[in-house]
Parts: sequence; structure tokens; C-alpha cells
Amino acid sequence: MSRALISLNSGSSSIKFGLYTLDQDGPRHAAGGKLEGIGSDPRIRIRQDDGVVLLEKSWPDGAGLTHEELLGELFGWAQDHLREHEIVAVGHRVVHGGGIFRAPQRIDAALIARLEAFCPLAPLHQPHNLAAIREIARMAPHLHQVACFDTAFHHAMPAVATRLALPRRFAEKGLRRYGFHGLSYEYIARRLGEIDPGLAAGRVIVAHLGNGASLCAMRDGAGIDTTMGFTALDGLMMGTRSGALDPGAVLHLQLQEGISARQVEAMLYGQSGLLGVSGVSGDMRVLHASADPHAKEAIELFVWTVARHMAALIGSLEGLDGIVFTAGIGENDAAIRSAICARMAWAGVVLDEAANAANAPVITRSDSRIAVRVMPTDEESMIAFHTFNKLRDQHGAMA
Ligand SMILES: Nc1ncnc2c1ncn2[C@@H]1O[C@H](COP(=O)(O)OP(=O)(O)O)[C@@H](O)[C@H]1O
Ligand SMILES: CC(=O)OP(=O)(O)O
Ligand SMILES: [Mg+2]
Repeated sequence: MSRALISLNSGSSSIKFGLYTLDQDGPRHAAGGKLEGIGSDPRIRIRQDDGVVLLEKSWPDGAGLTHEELLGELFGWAQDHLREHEIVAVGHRVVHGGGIFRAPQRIDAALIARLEAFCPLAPLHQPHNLAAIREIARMAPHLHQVACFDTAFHHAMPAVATRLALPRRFAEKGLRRYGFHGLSYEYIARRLGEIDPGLAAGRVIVAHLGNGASLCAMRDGAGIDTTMGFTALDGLMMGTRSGALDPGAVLHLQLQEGISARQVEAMLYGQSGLLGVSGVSGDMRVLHASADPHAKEAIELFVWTVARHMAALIGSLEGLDGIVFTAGIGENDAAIRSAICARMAWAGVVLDEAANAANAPVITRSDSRIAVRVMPTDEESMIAFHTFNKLRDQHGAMA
């Protein structure tokens, strides 16, 4: 019987996943999808590689369904769909690996306990990542599980880019900049090396603009700076997260407004960003459709913030050769890309409006000094790749 593995990318309200069959060369994508609306109106959609929809199901009254219950549904379906195969492993995106975990790790109870310590640094993600690992271990204890870290890609950053200007003793306690979205950046760096090796060898800013959003400055495919730091709150304004703030504002909320540290945490992670500024939604599609002037202001600030941080990363890179847009907004939202590129005209970006409107792979004109690309990211395939390699290194042939 041939073998298969499952990749899980568990977020705060969604689980993205991929099913892969294994041959000698590595994992081969068989199907994938997204389980969304956890906690409100869960729905799942699974597609085969050729686009054929294999499963579409929703639970309109499913607000009470937990991550664990829905993961059970998904896992049951995967087992049935892959019944001709032996499922041997589940690979997970784990958002925070701290300063210790620079490469994927086999999961056991001791590793889970160490990863638990990072939950306060990624409250929207880490608890869900670990809950999924525990639930798989409960449902299928014989499966190998591998943790793939969002922070790992950024360990190549120069030390200076990891420092926070706080008293030194805190750096020794792990208070430093880590960076996130590393599986997405690793995928883009590899793929760019295949499709445009000339650009990949240069200075590139990758803009991962999804619900969480960050930028990564890459030189020759390695990350040298990024906008997220100690936590995934830093940098760009996001769907519900504030992004970088004057630290004085955080103090003011607590000391003058009398808001507790826990409430400030909930506000910065869950009630700020596009949602907070618009008062309408944290979802970019909803903001575009809204006539509310505050929705427009939120979009304006999002674009302004991205351009401001891009300019900062040009400083880190000492110049710029290209920009890559990826993730939900980066891959699909021509209006946002156009507005960001207009603010980057000074740096030599000349947009091809028709190519941009079509989400084409290259959206700049041939006379643009900076090449701007749109590339779909694929964190799940990166997880599958790492999981396969980790198990092959430990157990020999996997197929
Ligand atoms: N076709 C689209 N046009 C504009 N925005 C889109 C489109 N598709 C998705 N998005 C936006 O992408 C964001 C979600 O991105 P995604 O990468 O899926 O996030 P996450 O992985 O954090 O759940 C949302 O703001 C959503 O509105
Ligand atoms: C780290 C992070 O922000 O991830 P996401 O974009 O999936 O929320
Ligand atoms: Mg994401």
C-alpha cells in the first residue's frame, strides 16, 4: 500500500490543509482545502488538484463546534478519501519556535511542553497549533507528527535585525525579534528561484498580505529583515491586529485609560487593525464593498503602512530589485496592489494596470526598474516537504 501524509495549518478561525501521496521523490499534492468560520458558521471545502470539488459542507448552526470536533470531521474524511493509502504522518505549522527550534522537529510530549511556553507570544495561533497536535495524537497515536516553525526561516537574519532596544538582560530571556510567516517566505524564496533565478539572487521584498500580514526583505533567497518581531503583532496593520505602535500608546491605554493588560492584549490582537479603524470588518473584501467612509480610511491606512514598511526594508536591503505580493490580499486584490505600487513609484515601480487587474505573474511594465510579481503561496506544501524529509532522514525510504 502506498503512503500518504496530511499537512495542517491551524489558525484562529480556520484550518488550511493538504493531503499528499508519497513517492520516492517526495510528497505529491492530492487534495486540499480550508475549514473556515470556526466558532461562528463552520464550513469546509476540499478540492482535488484539478479543481474538482470533493467535499463542500457547512454547519450553519455550528457556532458551538470546537476546533477538535471539526478536525475530527476533517480527519475522518481524509482517512476515507485516502483509504487506498496508509496515512503515516501529519505535519503541522507551528507559529512560534522561539530561539531554539531552527528546523522542523519530530513531535513528542516533551516537545509539546516546550512549545506550550510560547503560547503567550502567539495567543491567536500557538494554542490552536498545539490543540491540533494533541487531537491527532488522541485520534491516531500511531501517526508520526512533525512541527514546522513559522519562525525558522528568519534565523538567517543578521543579529542586528533581531535586537530590541531594551536593557540587555531581557535579550538573554528571549526578548528579541523572531519574524513569522516563515513557511510562506520559504516557499516563495524556493519558487522564485525556479521561475526567476535572476530576481531571486537580488534584493526582494515579499509582501505576505493575508489576515495576518508581514513583509520580508530577502537577499539571494535568505531573509535579512522582516516586519514582525517578538510576536506576530508587530509591523503592518492587519485584519484585527494593530501592527507596530508607539509603545507610549500601549502604556497610555493602561495607565491613563485604566484598561487592564489582558484587555489591551485582546484589543491589540482582536479588535484593532482593519476591523478597529473601519468599525466594519477585518476582511478586506467586506471593506471594499462598504460605503462607510471609515472603511475607506482603514484601507488608506493599510496601504500607507505597507508602503512605509517597504521603504524601511529598502534601507535594510540597501536598495531593491523586486517585490512579490502573496497571500489572500496580495494574490487577489488588484486595487490594494495598485495603490501600494503607486506609493512605490519613487523607488522605480511602473505598474502595468492591465496585468495587475488580471492578477498576472508579473504586473510591472518592461521599463519598470523594479519587477513586481504576484505569486500564490503554499504553506501546506512546505509543511509536507519538511515532514517527508524529516521522516525519511529518521526512517529511510518513505514511499
Ligand atoms: N479575491 C479577494 N480580493 C480581496 N481580498 C481577498 C480576496 N480573497 C481573499 N482576500 C482577503 O485576504 C484576507 C485573508 O487572507 P489569507 O491569506 O487567507 O489569511 P489567513 O491565512 O490569515 O486566514 C482577507 O482579508 C480577505 O478579505
Ligand atoms: C503569524 C501569522 O500572523 O499568521 P496568519 O497570517 O496565518 O494569521
Ligand atoms: Mg495565513
